[in-house]
Amino acid sequence: MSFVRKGERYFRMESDLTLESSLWVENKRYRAVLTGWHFRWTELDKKNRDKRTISVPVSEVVGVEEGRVEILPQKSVEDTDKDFTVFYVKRCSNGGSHGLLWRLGRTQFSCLSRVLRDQWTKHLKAALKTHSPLRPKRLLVFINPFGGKKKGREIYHSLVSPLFELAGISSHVIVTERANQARDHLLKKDLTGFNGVVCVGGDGMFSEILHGLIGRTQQEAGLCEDDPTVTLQPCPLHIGIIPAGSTDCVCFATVGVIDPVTSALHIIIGDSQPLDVCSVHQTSALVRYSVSLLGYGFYGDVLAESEKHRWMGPLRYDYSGTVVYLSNRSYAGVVQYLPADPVLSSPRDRTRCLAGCSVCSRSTERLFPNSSDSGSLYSSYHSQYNNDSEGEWVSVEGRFRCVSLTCMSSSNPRSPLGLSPSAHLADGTGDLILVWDTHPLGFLKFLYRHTSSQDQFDLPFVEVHRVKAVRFSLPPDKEEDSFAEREGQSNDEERGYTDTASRNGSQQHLAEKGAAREPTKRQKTANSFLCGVCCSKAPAVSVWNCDGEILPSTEILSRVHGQLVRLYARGIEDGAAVQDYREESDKRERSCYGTSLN
Ligand SMILES: CCCCCCCCCCCCC/C=C/[C@@H](O)[C@H](CO)NC(=O)CCCCCCCCCCCCCCC
Ligand SMILES: Nc1ncnc2c1ncn2[C@@H]1O[C@H](COP(=O)(O)OP(=O)(O)OP(=O)(O)O)[C@@H](O)[C@H]1O
Ligand SMILES: [Ca+2]
Repeated sequence: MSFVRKGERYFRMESDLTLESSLWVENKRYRAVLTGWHFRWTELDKKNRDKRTISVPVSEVVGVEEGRVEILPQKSVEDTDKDFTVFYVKRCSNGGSHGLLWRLGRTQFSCLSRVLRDQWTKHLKAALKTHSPLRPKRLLVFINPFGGKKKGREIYHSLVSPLFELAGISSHVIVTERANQARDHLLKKDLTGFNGVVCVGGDGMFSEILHGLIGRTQQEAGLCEDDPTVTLQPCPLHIGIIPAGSTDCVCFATVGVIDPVTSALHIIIGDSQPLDVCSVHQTSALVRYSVSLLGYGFYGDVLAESEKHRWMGPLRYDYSGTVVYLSNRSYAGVVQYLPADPVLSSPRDRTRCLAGCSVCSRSTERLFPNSSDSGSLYSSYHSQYNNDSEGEWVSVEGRFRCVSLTCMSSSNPRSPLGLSPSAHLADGTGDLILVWDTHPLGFLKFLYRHTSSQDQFDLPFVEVHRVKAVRFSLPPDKEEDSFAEREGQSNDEERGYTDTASRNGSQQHLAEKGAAREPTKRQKTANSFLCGVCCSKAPAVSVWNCDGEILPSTEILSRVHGQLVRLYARGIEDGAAVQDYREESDKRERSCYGTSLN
């Protein structure tokens, strides 16, 4: 069907979602086209040979309003009957660092007639409904007023809430008054009508939401979370994170930047990123869930120390990290792990899990094979453990600086590539990092490499394994206090290797790992200096840091549950690949909406 009005031709094609006409932006004429998936407008100025097109995927349109509308600093509407305003996601450079900042782009269009204006707004709104099935309509929002720099409330009300309103999202906001309030609410209260849960806070707040939603889902499915062999039911509600904490590791590792406006826009457009989760058990009881760091030794000690200095805010980790580093501890332990299929990927393959990751997509098919829409949360969930042959457990024993398990890269501002740079968000595996006892400067080198792109695994006292499950126990013959003997250790002891007995036969690469680590004279001097600094007796047993919480148990079993939850995110965007398609619009419209509160 086509219409002609005042020399202006516009038409509707077969689909109700397709429309084309001239439109004006700031007195310049454009040819605008809405096709199935994109809204594009191209300048029609004959003098301008370089006809640039701005193209916005319909899925990234935030809202369409009649009239000339602004929303920041305050909403204002000039109700003209031939104009409409489109708000959409606009990418901004992030000063060269990885991940892209998203801002609210806005273009005000003028039409020749009110009829045409109404056609455009109707079609754009219909296209939005069709192409963004996961856009939330109603959200439950928890704000931790005390997280990070204590700006949670301010961040939500000034940066996030106006965007939700623009996108037509209604939210029920709860400012928490105590720890675990959000978790308890999710476990017990009526959640009917909500599409997702948003936390405004840090990793601790995210963890509350994670526990509440996983627990609630298993309760409703009649599954026992305590049983480590049970295949847990994926959570039906999405989780959104508005970063306002101290580390914000989960946000950084799934979005690529710590920025409330970027995260709010991912929530609004209904992005969906599945995430692996580790369950942690002691004997036959669930202790906690973890996504970013299950760490014994150094990271456990840093957390325990940092709890004494909460008043320092985010700085407490650097302070405690230094104190713990200087205390120069290592711990005896037996680590057993169930390797993942090495054909699928490896923690040292130097790939990165980015938006649209093919390793994660293939894992979706593997984890949910009977689902027509691989990844559907509801249809026949395949047992990840019971139907597979589990494989052989591998066992190692010795002294460790730290033992860490992470389901994802755990990149964060302090460590932009993270604890395991090639780990995947949703591949159903975790990376186990074993740092054997070594001299203090070696360990410092390991830590320092987290701050750059140098490979922290390319050190003789470090191993990394892609795993499906991990067990940790204390050695039967553990000495009560080994700290005093450190100065007199032999080279083997210094590396942490004892006469390891592999429980299931498969011995680790002691020969490779043990090679070429004779400490130099300089290192020996440094050791003496550092051991002089730390003069108190160190405990023989460390604690587990589970995503920033200290676990009450030392001997644990942890299993990875592939894609157990979904976040309103899409993984880290590869700046180079994404920037080009919006480059033209960036050149044209330099203004960005939204600022961060730092
Ligand atoms: C020499 C520079 C070394 C820099 C080393 C950077 C390594 C950073 C690795 C961070 C990994 C974070 C993983 C995420 C964990 C979250 O689920 C959890 C909850 O928010 N955060 C923490 O437990 C918080 C854990 C925070 C750990 C901070 C460790 C800081 C170490 C500083 C060591 C200084 C040595 C100085 C020697 C003179
Ligand atoms: N109203 C409250 N009062 C006290 N504690 C709270 C409240 N609301 C939430 N909490 C708890 O505060 C802890 C820390 O919160 P959050 O994660 O938001 O900030 P953070 O510790 O600064 O950041 P990060 O976890 O990223 O290091 C969480 O474990 C959460 O359970
Ligand atoms: Ca993973």
